[in-house]
Amino acid sequence: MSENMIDVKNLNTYFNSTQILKNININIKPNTVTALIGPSGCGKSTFLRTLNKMNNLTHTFKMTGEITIDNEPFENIDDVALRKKVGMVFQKANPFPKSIYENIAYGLRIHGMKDEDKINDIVIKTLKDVALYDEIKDDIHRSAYKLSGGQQQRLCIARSIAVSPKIILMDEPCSALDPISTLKIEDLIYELKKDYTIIIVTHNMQQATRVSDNTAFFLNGEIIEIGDTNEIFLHPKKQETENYITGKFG
Ligand SMILES: Nc1ncnc2c1ncn2[C@@H]1O[C@H](COP(=O)(O)OP(=O)(O)OP(=O)(O)O)[C@@H](O)[C@H]1O
Repeated sequence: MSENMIDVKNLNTYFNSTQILKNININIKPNTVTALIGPSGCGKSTFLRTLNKMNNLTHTFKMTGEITIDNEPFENIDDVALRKKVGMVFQKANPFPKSIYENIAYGLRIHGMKDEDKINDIVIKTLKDVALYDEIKDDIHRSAYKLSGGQQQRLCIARSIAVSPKIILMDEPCSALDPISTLKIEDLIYELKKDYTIIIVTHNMQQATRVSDNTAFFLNGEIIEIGDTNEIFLHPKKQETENYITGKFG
């Protein structure tokens, strides 16, 4: 048994014959936040999308290597079980065209929950967990589209945690948000790591230092350096890492 939530060994990924990720090795402990940084196009999103098998929806995608999630080999986990275990939050909030309430209840019903009282309890609890409840409690049945961008993003996080995942993947979750909404999401990430393991892609170096325990620096599909976030930012071992975090490229 590994103590890690995620173990990735010798991962290579391809779209057609173009190799995107090259020999990725990473181990992620439970209840930690890992930031993925690196210039545009270096493979950060591809890595996230490999972990929840979203890339498998692209028929040209191929991978080699081993991934273990919560001690289960990747190939043994079917897509439905995996998506329940591994939630994802995208760059642009993408609520369903439904009410705030239904945005969360819907996923629970899809995963087979029928008891409406229980569904109600989880909807309220997750809205509280993402600190949205007090802002919307008087009108929980209004359209999710009426929420601000920051509120929509918190709703999407609530939707992903409602089905009790182990892991939450966040692909630049604050890039479309103002600084105040961004800080709210960052505070939330800090709270969420008590219960979940989080991987966040960010182009914002301050954000990586604020929210993450560990950081992986990607360049051209490889992990150039990985380790404790403070170490990576204060004492990078590789010249490329230093160049990137000091803004010399990317
Ligand atoms: N479905 C796809 N089919 C073919 N190539 C793809 C596909 N998705 C991504 N790629 C390619 O994979 C490479 C890595 O892209 P990826 O989106 O993972 O980078 P990224 O580091 O997340 O970039 P950004 O920071 O701009 O989001 C790019 O060259 C991209 O064009």
